[in-house]
Amino acid sequence: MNDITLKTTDLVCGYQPNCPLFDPVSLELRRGEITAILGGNGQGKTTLMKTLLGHHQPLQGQVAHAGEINFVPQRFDSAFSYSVIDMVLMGRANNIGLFSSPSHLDFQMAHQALDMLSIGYLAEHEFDRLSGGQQQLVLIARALATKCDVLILDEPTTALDLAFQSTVIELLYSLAKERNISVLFSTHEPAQAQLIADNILLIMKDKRCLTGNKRDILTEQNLTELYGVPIQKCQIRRDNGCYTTFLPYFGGFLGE
Ligand SMILES: Nc1ncnc2c1ncn2[C@@H]1O[C@H](COP(=O)(O)OP(=O)(O)OP(=O)(O)O)[C@@H](O)[C@H]1O
Repeated sequence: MNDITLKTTDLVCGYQPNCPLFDPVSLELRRGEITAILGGNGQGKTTLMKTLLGHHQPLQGQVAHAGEINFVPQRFDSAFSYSVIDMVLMGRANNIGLFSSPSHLDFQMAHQALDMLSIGYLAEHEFDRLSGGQQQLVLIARALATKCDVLILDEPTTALDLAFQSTVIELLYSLAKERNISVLFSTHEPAQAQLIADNILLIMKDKRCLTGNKRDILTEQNLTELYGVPIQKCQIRRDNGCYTTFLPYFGGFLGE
């Protein structure tokens, strides 16, 4: 069975023909799998996502996809003011139809999505007046309320407190494993990638793209090189098991 939902072949992205942001990258997203993109600020993660979505032309190479792609941006700026429930219903626009009003089922799915993120109480609030973290959760709820084959999220947890980071990471995992969709997300937190990703793309400072499974790519050596900060792999013991995570060391300036 061909379970590939999105594939890039020698894809190069950028804004000027002779200034590629990174070396050619070939990726395959499969149903039920999670891919995490890590790279320093300005290395081209968002540009890559925009190129996958067809919002930006590649400098070189191809993107092919089978099925619907849904995107959760870092931020959403609108000229108009919408209620939170309308924002989530907008995600269901394809299901609703051009001249129809949202059905009872549309409202039900939109409210369910808000409840999954524990923000049902914000339904009638104005989106513009929410905090950055609340807005980020609404954008994720909008994606949850919409059917898709590939879900792409640009740093979905940047504005979130630790409890909501945990909720969102768990949700991404269940979306991939239970709804069998491909999830691609960018993050500056190697621990998140370690916890839920199957595959990794690292965009290195010298523009090399390292791709492959988590075990091979998410290593102390690669991450330390990527961030220029010592990163240590650690085991955390919990009652029901032992978890692997990565911790950065910021204390170099204090001396040993
Ligand atoms: N519309 C644009 N026109 C020209 N250059 C752009 C444009 N948008 C982004 N860039 C540049 O492209 C580079 C990559 O930006 P991008 O937003 O893709 O990086 P990123 O890896 O997502 O960064 P961050 O982690 O900081 O969000 C940056 O140097 C940025 O200044």
